[in-house]
Formats: sequence, structure tokens, C-alpha cells
Amino acid sequence: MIKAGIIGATGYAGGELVRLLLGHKDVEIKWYGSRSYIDKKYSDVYQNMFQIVDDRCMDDNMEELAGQVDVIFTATPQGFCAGLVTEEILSKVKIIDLSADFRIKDVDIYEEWYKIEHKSPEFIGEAVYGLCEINREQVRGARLIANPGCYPTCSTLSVYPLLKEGLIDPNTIIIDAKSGTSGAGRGAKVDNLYCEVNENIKAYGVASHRHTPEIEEQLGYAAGQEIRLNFTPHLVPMNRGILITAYASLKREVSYEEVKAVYDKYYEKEQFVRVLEKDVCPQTKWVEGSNYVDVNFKIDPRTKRIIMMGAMDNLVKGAAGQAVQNMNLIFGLPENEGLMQVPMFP
Ligand SMILES: NC(=O)C1=CN([C@@H]2O[C@H](COP(=O)(O)OP(=O)(O)OC[C@H]3O[C@@H](n4cnc5c(N)ncnc54)[C@H](OP(=O)(O)O)[C@@H]3O)[C@@H](O)[C@H]2O)C=CC1
Ligand SMILES: CC(=O)N[C@@H](CCC(=O)OP(=O)(O)O)C(=O)O
Repeated sequence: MIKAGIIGATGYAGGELVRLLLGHKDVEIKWYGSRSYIDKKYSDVYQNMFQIVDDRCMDDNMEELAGQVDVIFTATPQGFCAGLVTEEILSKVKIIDLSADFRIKDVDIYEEWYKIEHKSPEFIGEAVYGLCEINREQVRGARLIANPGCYPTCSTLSVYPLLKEGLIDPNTIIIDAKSGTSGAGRGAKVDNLYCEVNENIKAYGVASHRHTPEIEEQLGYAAGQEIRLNFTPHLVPMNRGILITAYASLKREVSYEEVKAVYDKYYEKEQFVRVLEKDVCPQTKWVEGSNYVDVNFKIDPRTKRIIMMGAMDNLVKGAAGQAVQNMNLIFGLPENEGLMQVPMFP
């Protein structure tokens, strides 16, 4: 049995990790970490866990936890993991960090976009960006995983094949994204109140969202050159789900069959990336509660552009599901263990 500790188990991403790990046959959750609910029963924080989880919440002492478990998930605010990780901790335990602390390789870019000082830049080089479909081999040997951001996961997987195959002009990419409100976490914020979100849709972080450099870095690796792109997220009145619509100029004329073959080349063998059939546009409902990312594309010969689309559940493939996928790879388990949830509908 793999012993797991979750720091930030009382947040939305941590809560989803609890749900997934309770259904994982090779994992036992040993530590439900919290800052505000120490000693409270976890099922008092989340009543859906009544008679399922009897444990009480513990503190967020990573050093103590490292001696008791095989893997620590940090589903905590930006800066938390980087502030605590040490060589001694990493010599004892694997860390899968759901925050952005180790996602961006250039510490100056991280500090510029996140407006916080990085407390352990010495581990950035070692951390593996845990986008399993692309970095599978590096994930297997990792001690420290930077679990990708929700928007970057959906955006990168949707655009990656066409950049890698040189079919689109890297400097013409525009990504329009929508997210359900759970993406903003459980903390109380006026912007996320029912009356602010219900029957409403709004852009935010325009030309300044912190996921922009993460997406640029990952797509830059695919293109083999630096990329600058526009990324505009929107908050939509639903609980879960991310939908991205990306636009780019084609470098030359292409057929549907040619582009489809490119997507199939990268994803045919990927269990969690579904390339939809011709003219079918991804929908968040089709992936809700599951680890799937649905992708598709449409060529617009009139504008010589291509529209790439992706949908996934921000809390599953965008956070907890991807974290479990990384854990499975690190511990040599089948990659889909504990991740076979069928999408719920309606
Ligand atoms: N929500 C999402 O869709 C996604 C989230 N993530 C990332 O996962 C992480 C958690 O996000 P999310 O679950 O949404 O956030 P929440 O606000 O819902 O949860 C935050 C968690 O961190 C704990 N916490 C808060 N402040 C501190 C602190 N100063 N030190 C230690 N623990 C603290 C909270 O504990 P308590 O409340 O008990 O005090 C809570 O368990 C973030 O880094 C986020 O960027 C990544 C991908 C998607
Ligand atoms: C709707 C909403 O507010 N979404 C969050 C992103 C989700 C998240 O938690 O960010 P990471 O994926 O980097 O961890 C935001 O825009 O900041």
C-alpha cells in the first residue's frame, strides 16, 4: 500500500484528491492536512464524507509528514510548497505539488507573474512538469512533480500536436478559455459569490493571467522556439469544467484528414485524451468528474486559420486526477489505476 498525505485536503483540489484516492486500491490516505480545521473531523468539513472518512484533520507540517508517508500532495496556495521543501524531505518522500511553485523553469518569470519570492529555486531544475502524455518518462523517475495548471493542461494538450508538427505559426496563437467557479478554490471571495457568478460571464486576468507564461513555456518546447500568445480566461456560472478555444494561422493549406492524422499520432494510444469525431465540438459535460480531455479542431479555409478546442474537468485532469496519474507513474502502477471514472451526465 502506498501511504499518502494531502496538505490542503480541505480545499477543492485537495478534496477531489481525497475522493479519487479513496477509490484507489493501492493507496491509503494517512494525513488530511489543513490549516483552519486542525483536529476537526474531515467529514465535518465535507459532509459528503460522512461514514466514509473517520480521520481528523492534521496540521501542515511537511517535515513530520515526510517520515510517515511515501507521497505528499500539496494542494495549497502558491508559495507554500516552495517554502518548505528541503533535500532531507525529498530524500524520504515523493512530492506532487498542485500549485505553480515548480512549473516555470525561469525563476524570474515565476516571481514576476506570481509576485512572490521563490523560496527554493534550487529545486526548480529537478522538478518534472507532470503533463503525463508529454513527459511520461521523466515523471517515472521524479522525486518532485510540478502538477500542471488547469488552463495550461487543456490548452497545451489541444495545441501541442499542431505546433510540434509545424503546421501552425507559433506567434499567431490566441487562447480563449472558460472555467467553472471551483477553479477559484473554496476560499470566500466577493467575485465568486452566487450573485456575482450566476447568470453572468466575465473575462478576467486579461493580458495578465499567471497561466500565460506557463502555457507559453510548454508550447515553446513543442515549437522549438519562444512563443508569445494571448490568453483570456472567463469565469462561467458552473461548478466544474474548462473549455478552451484556440486560434492560430496555418502555415500552409491542410486537409481535415492530414490534421486528424497528426492528432491521432500523438493521442491514439492515450487513454485520457479523446480526439472527437469530425465536426464534434468538445463540451464540459462530456468529461465532468473524469480524467478525460476531449479535443478537436476545425479548419477555416476562408481565414487560413485553424480552431483548436479542448474540454476537461478542472478538478480532475486539471488537478487531482492528473496528480494521481503522476503518482501512478512514479510508483510503477498502471497509469489509469483509480482514474476510471466515467463522465457524469447530465
Ligand atoms: N481549484 C482548481 O481547479 C485547481 C487548483 N489548483 C491548485 O491547487 C492549489 C489549491 O487550490 P484550491 O483547492 O482551488 O484552493 P482552496 O482555496 O480551495 O484550498 C486551499 C487549501 O490550502 C490550505 N491553505 C490555505 N492557506 C494556506 C497556507 N497559508 N498554508 C497552508 N495551507 C493553506 C487550505 O486549508 P484550510 O482551508 O483548511 O485552512 C485548503 O486546504 C492551488 O495552488 C491551486 O492553484 C490547480 C489546478 C486546478
Ligand atoms: C476560475 C479561476 O479562478 N481559476 C483559477 C485557476 C485555477 C487554479 O487554481 O490555478 P492553477 O491551475 O495554476 O493551480 C485562476 O484563474 O486563478
